[in-house]
Amino acid sequence: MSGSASLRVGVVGVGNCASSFVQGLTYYRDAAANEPPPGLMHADLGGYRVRDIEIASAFDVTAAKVGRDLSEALAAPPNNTQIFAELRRSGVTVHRGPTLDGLGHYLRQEIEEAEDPVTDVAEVLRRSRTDVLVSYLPVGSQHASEFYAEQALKAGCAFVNCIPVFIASDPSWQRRFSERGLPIIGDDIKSQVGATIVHRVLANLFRERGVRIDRTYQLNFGGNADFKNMLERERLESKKISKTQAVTSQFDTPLPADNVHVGPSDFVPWLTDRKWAQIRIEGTSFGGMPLNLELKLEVWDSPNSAGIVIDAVRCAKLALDRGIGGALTGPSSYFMKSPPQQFTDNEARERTMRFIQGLD
Ligand SMILES: O=P(O)(O)OC[C@H]1O[C@@H](O)[C@H](O)[C@@H](O)[C@@H]1O
Repeated sequence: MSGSASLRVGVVGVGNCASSFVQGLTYYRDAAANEPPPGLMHADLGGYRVRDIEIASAFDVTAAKVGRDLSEALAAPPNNTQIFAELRRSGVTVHRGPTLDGLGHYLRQEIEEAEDPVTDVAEVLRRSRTDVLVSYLPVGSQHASEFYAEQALKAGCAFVNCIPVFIASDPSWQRRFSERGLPIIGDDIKSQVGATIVHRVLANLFRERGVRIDRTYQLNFGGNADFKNMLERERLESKKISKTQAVTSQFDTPLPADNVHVGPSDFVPWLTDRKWAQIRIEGTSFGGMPLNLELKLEVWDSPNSAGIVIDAVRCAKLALDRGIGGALTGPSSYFMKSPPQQFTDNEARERTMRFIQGLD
């Protein structure tokens, strides 16, 4: 089926990830439908081209961002990702959302909170005709995530949850979205070619080729506000669970907990928005011989996330168009680390392609 004219997106959190996503809308505006340019999985997804996506609303809590045009807010510190496309004046003013538990100790040091009165989020979503609300809240924002999920339900928006708080993977939230006939994709973005998908694909390779995995780690470090925020270990609980399960779900025999270490590891300011991951897998191959794999992945964190969100919002809108509510199993499993149901990434991709074609 072909999509209707436009897809109006709301963003919660005007940080690096929102910046990369918004820049992508300009960068890929003229992407030809038959030949996806580098960096895109789909120029045309179910009838939606990148040029059909527009920003309808934006929410943040920072003095330097609230009340400003989105283009200016995206350039404000502590944002430090690459600028690969012009941030044109958008006509969308950033609204003051409630802070709740959105700001941890380190982010409070980094930013000044806006003194503006908190907006009625559901009302802004309605008035701006936002179709899909994307949550880019900082890791550890449990209450704030629940608040924005509620606002999406109230205003009749689809919800894409990019952070490791369990909403799409939680049966009671699934039921509420399903009862409202609203789609949800989540939880916790699995970036384009990021540490998680590389680790998962390698775990499957070992399994399929008969090499037993004995021990593994995935160490991640970077220099953006996400990594600074994660220095506060208490904010990390759900993140660690999400990242670890994304990998261990691919093992057929569970490993002793001490033999698996997956998590955010340190903050290195000069890396800015780059994220480096060091992955090691130790296994036993034919004849009981040891087989060890060690790799390093270097990415720009936020563009790597945007490469997935640009498809996730289109899948969410397709579900809205088709009257499908509740958690979208296929797209969630391909796009997110903690979906309602885990598959291998091959199967997750096939399910997503079937969903896009309207077969699932
Ligand atoms: O690279 P991975 O393991 O898929 O994780 C990527 C994403 O993980 C999220 O939790 C971060 O907040 C994102 O900034 C990041 O892009």
